[in-house]
Amino acid sequence: MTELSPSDIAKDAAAAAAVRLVENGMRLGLGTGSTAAFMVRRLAAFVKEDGLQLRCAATSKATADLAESLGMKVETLDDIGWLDLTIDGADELDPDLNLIKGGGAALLREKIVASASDRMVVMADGSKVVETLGAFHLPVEVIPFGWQTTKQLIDRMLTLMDLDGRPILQRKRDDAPLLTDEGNYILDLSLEAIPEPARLSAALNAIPGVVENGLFIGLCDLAIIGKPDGEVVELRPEGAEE
Ligand SMILES: O=C(CO)[C@H](O)[C@H](O)COP(=O)(O)O
Repeated sequence: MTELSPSDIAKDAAAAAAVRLVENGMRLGLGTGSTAAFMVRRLAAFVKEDGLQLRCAATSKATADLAESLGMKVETLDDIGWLDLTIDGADELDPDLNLIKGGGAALLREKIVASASDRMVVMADGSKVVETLGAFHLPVEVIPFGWQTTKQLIDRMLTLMDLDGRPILQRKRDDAPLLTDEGNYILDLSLEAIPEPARLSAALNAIPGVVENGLFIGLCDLAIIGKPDGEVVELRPEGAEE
């Protein structure tokens, strides 16, 4: 077996702690990304060894494929209807547990699944914890029709809000636009700092052509932060009860 890097040890420790929150019979949302992949692998082992009965919806085709390859059954969100818990990764999280997500271009399904869950738990390594969101690029999912006009509208809105961060289209290695699971494009905003994430999120989503953005405001109930020594710490939104 290959040895895990310190960052992977941290991710796997967070994943292991998150999986301990899963109970028999739960309806579960499975996140996307490398940390979520650690969680899916641990969950699959749990299902296989302990006969845990779960109903799972995935936030991306990649996660559904991984879970199914490990013998887990994945259903659509509509088949399940509502979820008890979603466990996902994040690109950044602030002290209120507002998040930037979508580094893996799965933000739309991730936000739908998190919004359809009683609880959202985020797993991350310590490098993702920030005072103010924005150092990580903010992905915005837009429909392909008129995307350049949508880009201009976003640009104008950012200027009105006194924010820098010109939108850049995410492309694949062959230079073609990257397509999300829904067949949309992603525009990345390099903002450096987002002083009012809820205001920016609402302004972005009010632009025709924008489907959703990667700011997750007030959705995350608990963050489990893994450390390179395998320990974890739990963070809750400021003022929240345990
Ligand atoms: O939002 C996501 C995918 O759209 C991921 O959860 C986020 O990018 C974190 O990924 P990783 O665990 O690989 O660092």
